[in-house]
Amino acid sequence: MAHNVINGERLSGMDGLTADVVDPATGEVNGSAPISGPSDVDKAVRAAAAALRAWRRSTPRDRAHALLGLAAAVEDNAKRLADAECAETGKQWHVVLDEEIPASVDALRFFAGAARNLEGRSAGEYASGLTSTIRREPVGVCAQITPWNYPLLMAVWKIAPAVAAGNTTVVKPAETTPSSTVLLAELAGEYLPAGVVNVICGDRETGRLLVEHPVPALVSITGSTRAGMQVAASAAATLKRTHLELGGNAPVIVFDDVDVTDTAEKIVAAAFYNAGQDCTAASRVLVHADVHDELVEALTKVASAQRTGRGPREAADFGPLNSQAQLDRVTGLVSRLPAAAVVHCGGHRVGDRGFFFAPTVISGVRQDDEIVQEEVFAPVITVQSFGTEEEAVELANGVPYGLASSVWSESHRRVLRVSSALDFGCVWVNTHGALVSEMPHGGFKQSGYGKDLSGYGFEDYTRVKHVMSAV
Ligand SMILES: NC(=O)c1ccc[n+]([C@@H]2O[C@H](COP(=O)([O-])OP(=O)(O)OC[C@H]3O[C@@H](n4cnc5c(N)ncnc54)[C@H](O)[C@@H]3O)[C@@H](O)[C@H]2O)c1
Ligand SMILES: C[N+](C)(C)CC=O
Repeated sequence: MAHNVINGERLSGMDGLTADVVDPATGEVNGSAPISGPSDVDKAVRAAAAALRAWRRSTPRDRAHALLGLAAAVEDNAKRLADAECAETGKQWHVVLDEEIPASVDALRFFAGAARNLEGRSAGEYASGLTSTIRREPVGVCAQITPWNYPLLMAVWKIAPAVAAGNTTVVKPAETTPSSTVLLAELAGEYLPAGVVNVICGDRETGRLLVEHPVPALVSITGSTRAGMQVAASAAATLKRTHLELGGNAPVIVFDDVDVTDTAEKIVAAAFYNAGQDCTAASRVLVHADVHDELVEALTKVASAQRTGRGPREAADFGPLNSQAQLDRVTGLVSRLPAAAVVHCGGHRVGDRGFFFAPTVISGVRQDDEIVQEEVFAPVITVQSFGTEEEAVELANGVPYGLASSVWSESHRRVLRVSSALDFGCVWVNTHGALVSEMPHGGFKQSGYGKDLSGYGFEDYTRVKHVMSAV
């Protein structure tokens, strides 16, 4: 049973409401979590506000040491965290242990270093007799809302920069995946003062209450564009700062000078990682007409060989979708494909236990089809063809999203032109999906604004104050 963590205490929800938590690999209930109400939200926010008074005055060194301590604790407790994560996401244990936990540890260590490396413009006399200095200050209490696709990693991406900059936080994990975030907050409590990191479990309504609370100064969310729009609208009522990492629908532009087999293997790996439940998934392939059929054949061959299941690395390539709702959503999108679409493999659920979906490749779709315009968030690749570079860019940019993209070509001039024309926060060239703590992650258009990771992400959790003194 997951619980809230408020001011260092493990608490049940005050209203006594709970929701079942389901293992997506079996579809069976394996726990429950509080549905926090207004009193829980208020208590958590007030704990964060009380802790802020001292934490905002802590030195960068103290904050860095606390985050380094937490990073080591995450490493030491990797198996417990992986158990919690896998039970609620259905992920394969080795993926969490070998990839997501090291990435979480690295982000904690990166922001520990960033805490001690804030830079600013030089102080000086910009008016005669008056000295100007710039202070970078914490923003205040942060309300942070996380999704279910990478529950632990996204909690770290939110908590680490906020705390490193001297803010305190109330985190609301997704209703289907609360436990690893609760455990992370408990570990944080060993290194950070009580109230610096609080977690309230709950659903969208809990999230809404948190965003509407008058005290938080900043709201950050990773989730759907729908949720981001609601959060931004609600935050506007009290002019809270917003930081929105929302959906993506990444174009993968493949020119006719690539090694088709090698490219197909890399695209499938980037499309089906985490069962395609990734805002950067390589889901929307745009290929030059001359190599369209060859690439579709290669993608189908590689995709068909992918196995879905909970098993070890040798037995399964990716796990289940996160929930019955997600399975229904994806099944619905595929069932509404236009008559011209060709499903080369997959297109259906796997088995009748859990929420597994087969690796799927679809061609014959058009730009205005629902499956092209929507973020699918499943192991589904669509393929369209183009004739010219300009057409490729137009198709790539012709969706509401603007998070991530990739270009595949041997021509340096061409990738420079195309990467400049793409309306996406990230362009990968001859690769797709790698993220590093030092580089920003965040989108344009309806993928939101604000950056996670990097010095840019860190600055998003600070405010700039000008102090001018007579000399
Ligand atoms: N960008 C991402 O990493 C990401 C993550 C999850 C889902 N998605 C997209 O969203 C689609 C639907 O998934 P979903 O409905 O579970 O995601 P969601 O956006 O509804 O949920 C994400 C988080 O936001 C919270 N939330 C939702 N509405 C809110 C509101 N109005 N105010 C405050 N908090 C709110 C949820 O409780 C959860 O913690 C997916 O199919 C996918 O396309 C994207
Ligand atoms: C940011 N990322 C890619 C880890 C999660 C988005 O789905």
